[in-house]
Amino acid sequence: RALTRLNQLRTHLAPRPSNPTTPSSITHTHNLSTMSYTRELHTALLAVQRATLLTKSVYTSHTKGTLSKSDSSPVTIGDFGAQALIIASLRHAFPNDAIVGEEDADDLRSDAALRDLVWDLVQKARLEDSEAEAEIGGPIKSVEGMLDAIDGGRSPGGRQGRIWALDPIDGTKGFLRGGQYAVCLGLMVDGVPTVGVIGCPNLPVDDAAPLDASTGVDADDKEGKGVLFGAVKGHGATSRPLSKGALQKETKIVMKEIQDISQATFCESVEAGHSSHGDNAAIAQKLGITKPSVRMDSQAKYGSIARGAGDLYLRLPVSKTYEEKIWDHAAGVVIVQEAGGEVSDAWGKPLDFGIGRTLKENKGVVAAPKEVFPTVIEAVKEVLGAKQ
Ligand SMILES: Nc1ncnc2c1ncn2[C@@H]1O[C@H](COP(=O)(O)O)[C@@H](O)[C@H]1OP(=O)(O)O
Ligand SMILES: [Mg+2]
Ligand SMILES: [Mg+2]
Ligand SMILES: [Mg+2]
Repeated sequence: RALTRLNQLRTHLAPRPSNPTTPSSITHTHNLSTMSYTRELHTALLAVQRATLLTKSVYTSHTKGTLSKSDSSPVTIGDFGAQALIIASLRHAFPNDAIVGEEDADDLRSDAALRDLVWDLVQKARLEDSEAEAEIGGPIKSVEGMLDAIDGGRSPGGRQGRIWALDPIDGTKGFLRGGQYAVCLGLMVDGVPTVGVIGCPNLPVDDAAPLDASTGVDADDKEGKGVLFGAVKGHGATSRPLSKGALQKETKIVMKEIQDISQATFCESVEAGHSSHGDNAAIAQKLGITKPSVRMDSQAKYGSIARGAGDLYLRLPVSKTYEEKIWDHAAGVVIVQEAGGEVSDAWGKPLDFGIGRTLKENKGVVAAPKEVFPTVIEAVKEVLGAKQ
């Protein structure tokens, strides 16, 4: 076992690809062994931080401008505004990168009143630190520029090159309910999630704070809430307080060591339509877990287990046809992996981010600390197998 652990650590620490003469490093221009993605991380952190200012302003305003999308899920002026700001930031810093964003500007182009609401938000959301604001390109200059930025997220995705996956508000239902939500941005390089940033305005700053499903809105910024997670593949994961200006000082985060799996805490969606509460409970029971699950919206679940506030994230599929979206997982996967975790689909299959806008070759998602991951997947397979 000790040897296996050592090998796991070696694989984890080794620069990838480990052999510089492998064909992959010759054909691929982006090589992890020669790039540390410092600028990508910095830009993503600032871009997400600025976008959270916008989402918080929607929170406290009376109008959410909520629309129902074709799949009947909600979208608000906050989703559109955050997508505009983040894509503008990325285009400023990395004009050649592709972007897969959840939203598009169709609804805003056909609804002037809604467009004006979003434009108002976008103009007001500025980082208080002028240097930081300039690093992400400063304000968007025109309404047309804003619409164009939102439509900059139409990349079909794929396995080659640099592609950002953006969820401007993840957990929109949670956002509207006053629960958890997250602004999520991940960079995939040749289909591999490599940089991940998640802003969670309603999570406590304190990494050691107990997981509390009741959450609540920190509208006046007085409750010590708002955390910004970040990670680069091969370089660890961090958290820091969300701020209104320059980046705050970060702390390293790691998953909690589990001595006894029956004592683990697992996180799952609030929405029963997004993940099967019944299957998740059956898996927990197989693992001997008696603590109730912590139900939480959005990729705040990934951030929470990465900093050891929870242990497992179970997302068992509800529908046979639903395809998980890459923007719902790319950032969270890097953060959990870099904090010492492993993520796969419910059958233990690696998530394939290189086949388009969805994870169509995967079903469900399971995340756990490396040491207990095989045990968890065994339990998941037993529960799924019994249903076949
Ligand atoms: N049937 C479904 N199964 C799994 N996830 C879903 C389903 N429908 C929507 N989602 C997505 O789940 C994510 C939220 O997960 P959670 O409930 O864990 O916070 C949202 O991005 C939401 O997409 P959407 O953005 O379209 O609402
Ligand atoms: Mg989402
Ligand atoms: Mg979203
Ligand atoms: Mg949505």
